[in-house]
Amino acid sequence: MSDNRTETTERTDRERSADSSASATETDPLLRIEDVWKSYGDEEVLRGIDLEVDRGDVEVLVGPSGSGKSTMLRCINRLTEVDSGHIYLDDLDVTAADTNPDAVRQQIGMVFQDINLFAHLTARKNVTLGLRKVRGFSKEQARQRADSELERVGLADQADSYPAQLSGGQKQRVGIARALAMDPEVMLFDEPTSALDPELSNEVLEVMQGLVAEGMTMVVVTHEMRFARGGASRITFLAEGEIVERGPPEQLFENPTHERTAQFFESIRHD
Ligand SMILES: Nc1ncnc2c1ncn2[C@@H]1O[C@H](COP(=O)(O)OP(=O)(O)OP(=O)(O)O)[C@@H](O)[C@H]1O
Repeated sequence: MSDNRTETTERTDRERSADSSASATETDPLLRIEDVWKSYGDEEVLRGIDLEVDRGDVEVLVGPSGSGKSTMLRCINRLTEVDSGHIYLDDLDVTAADTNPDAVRQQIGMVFQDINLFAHLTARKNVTLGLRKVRGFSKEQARQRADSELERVGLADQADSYPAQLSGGQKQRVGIARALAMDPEVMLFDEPTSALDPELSNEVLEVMQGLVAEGMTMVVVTHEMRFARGGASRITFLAEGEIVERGPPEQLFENPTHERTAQFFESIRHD
């Protein structure tokens, strides 16, 4: 009797979950970060982070140096393991032990501050490499995808150039094309312009603005407040591994609720 009841309950739960996932995919947050903790030795770098990012939204993470922004991004695409808590991309538990980190990184592209292209490969080959090795694309398919991604970042004419022949901004755009080529659900950017001169930063920021306009879901760590103000759906202000305040750009820039946020935005205004 009790066995039957359990079965019935299980079936109902499954059905309910099937129903909700059928209708929820478009409306549920694409990325859910639940009570994530991370320490290095005695230092608690992330202290109970909860964050949800909707499909098509752009989340900008700001905060003082050492507040845990990069660590947060690295946990999202499993370059760093969380100590506890969960991160979900749709239904995929990114943090689960049996989730393959490579599968995570196909769906969550990342662009770093350091532009790590292979020096001995052309821009095109830097983009096709992952498509061939990880996605199993044929040579021709990979070439076509690479060329269309290079065009997307404004580098159609540089496909045959080697990294040494490209400016820092162009190299960073190849890095973006390489991440986009995997057709990710989410793009993570970790200070993509901080190694670049202002002029070269601008061309990278323009590409990022283009992705915002396309509706790409993005989590961005940046000191570029113009991008944060113009591109962010929400800004999260982190300090000492905790979210102090989160809201639309106008709230954090004009009317922060917390003194700590006000001080931070005041300090960067004078940078
Ligand atoms: N692999 C690691 N091993 C040990 N400590 C680390 C490691 N990675 C980060 N940390 C420490 O964790 C803290 C948070 O670093 P994190 O890079 O996440 O901060 P951040 O907010 O991105 O800083 P910044 O703006 O300077 O890049 C720092 O004190 C840093 O030294």
